[in-house]
Amino acid sequence: MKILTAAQTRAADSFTINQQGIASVDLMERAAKAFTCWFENKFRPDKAIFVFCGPGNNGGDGLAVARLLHARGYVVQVLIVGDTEKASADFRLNLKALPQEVKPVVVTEAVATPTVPADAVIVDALFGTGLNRPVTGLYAAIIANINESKACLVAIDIPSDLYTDSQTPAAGAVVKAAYTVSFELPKLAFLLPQHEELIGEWHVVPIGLDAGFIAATPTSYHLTCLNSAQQLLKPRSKFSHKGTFGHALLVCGSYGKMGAAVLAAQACLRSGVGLLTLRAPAAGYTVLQTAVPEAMTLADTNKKHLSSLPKELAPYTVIGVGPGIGQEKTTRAMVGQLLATASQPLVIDADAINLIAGSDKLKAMLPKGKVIFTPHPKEFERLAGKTANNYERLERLQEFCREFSCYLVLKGSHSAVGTPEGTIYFNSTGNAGMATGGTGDVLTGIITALVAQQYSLEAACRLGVYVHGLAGDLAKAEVGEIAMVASDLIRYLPQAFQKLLQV
Ligand SMILES: NC(=O)C1=CN([C@@H]2O[C@H](COP(=O)(O)OP(=O)(O)OC[C@H]3O[C@@H](n4cnc5c(N)ncnc54)[C@H](OP(=O)(O)O)[C@@H]3O)[C@@H](O)[C@H]2O)[C@@H](O)CC1
Ligand SMILES: Nc1ncnc2c1ncn2[C@@H]1O[C@H](COP(=O)(O)OP(=O)(O)O)[C@@H](O)[C@H]1O
Ligand SMILES: [K+]
Repeated sequence: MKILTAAQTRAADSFTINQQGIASVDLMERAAKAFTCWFENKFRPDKAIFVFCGPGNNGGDGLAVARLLHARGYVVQVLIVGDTEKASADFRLNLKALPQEVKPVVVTEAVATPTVPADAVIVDALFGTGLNRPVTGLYAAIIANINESKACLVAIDIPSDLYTDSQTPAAGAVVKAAYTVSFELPKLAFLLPQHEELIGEWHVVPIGLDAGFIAATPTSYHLTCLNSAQQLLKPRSKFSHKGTFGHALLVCGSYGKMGAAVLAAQACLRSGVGLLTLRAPAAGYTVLQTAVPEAMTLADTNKKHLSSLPKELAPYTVIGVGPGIGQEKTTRAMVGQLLATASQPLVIDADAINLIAGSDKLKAMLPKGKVIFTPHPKEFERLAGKTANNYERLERLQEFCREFSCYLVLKGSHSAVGTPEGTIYFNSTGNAGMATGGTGDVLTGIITALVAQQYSLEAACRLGVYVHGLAGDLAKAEVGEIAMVASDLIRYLPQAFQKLLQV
């Protein structure tokens, strides 16, 4: 699914209006109907509804929603903030269309806003994608009042005063919605962690924007949803054999962190790899042979930390490195040896990232077009440098992937996969139960297995994060978020892959 900017969305609206030969107010009506349909499923008509409308088309949506909710038996109060004379044409049409029983109140002073009962619902239709500066004065005061109320807050399209595509200035007063119902496509702002308290739970409802126009609109930002993950997954052919699915080498573990190696290895095996060999310090030999009997283990001569690679690298389709390896000098030397000699794709995680981040020499050795990095935000900062905010971090992600011709999974709530072309694919699965030690090791195992099976590096990253998050979501249904541990994800990988195979 594409993520478009506010300007691109406006263009899609205009194109749709022309192409379908409808009036813009008809598209507004579709938006209002789609919103109302969602709303009716969420809130019963015994709730009092307060709709706050601004002067633009977002306010127009609010007026149309008020009319539709009134027709469905809700008690609706409309509050218009701003000068109705200067309001948009579709706003004015919808103002005229309000039934007599719904008497709108024009609010000219913040103190005049009614006290909204705690069990009521506020619909925020003050500003949408047309916001072009931080709100001040009356609007800021009204937003402060709305935020103070205990009522449930539902934003139309986007919470008012939140910028759609760029950092919202700190001076603004943004509506803190419990729910945001947006039209046709999600917005970039929804995917960033700093907006959690403002956007709440977000939903996207279709309004029939022209699919051809959206397909032809260029964007760097995409969201990987079930449908695209299913298209990425390759079914196994009947005559395949273990050689078809590649031989992965996972270079992992150190004394006291052998669990990371176990998790990565088990996840790799549960993600369809043909053969798996583990390279771990000697102390891990019995642990790994016992915990992961399906994998072969080649022990390092060093007891506690990795110091060398297996003699032959040629048999391996892909090499995953990092989970639990630590940052000893000998291990850094081994990472250098890997970068210098490996000709196959590399999946680089955890301390392998930290070792590379701390050494310009190692960075300069990175092979082009063959590396997937899987950092969490702190590791990303070490690798690519500090950034002032999450928008800047996304730009840095694009720059880094271009500079090093690499793929990078920036892990988080909506993990972002960066490609050498500068495209970013956000993930749509996963939950806060996954914020627990070892889940990243599981992801390394999954992505390594997918590369072994000849998925392109881009597909391995996108499908890998999707299925990892899906396993987390399935695990959540059984164990909840609080008690979830990384091995729960491995238990649910089979169901997650099965779900992707169901059409
Ligand atoms: N047909 C369509 O296109 C469809 C559009 N749809 C809906 O339209 C929404 C976009 O509507 P929009 O473009 O009219 O912008 P909107 O967010 O209502 O605000 C613009 C108004 O606010 C004003 N203003 C801005 N910033 C301000 C500030 N800080 N403080 C004070 N005023 C400020 C600005 O005034 P001005 O800059 O001229 O002073 C202007 O009057 C979109 O989110 C979706 O909900 C759907 O119905 C689907 C079909
Ligand atoms: N709130 C969250 N929602 C969705 N996924 C999450 C959340 N928190 C963490 N994750 C996922 O869990 C994994 C954590 O990885 P990482 O921080 O490397 O853990 P570790 O180093 O302990 O293995 C990542 O894939 C990340 O996307
Ligand atoms: K809004």
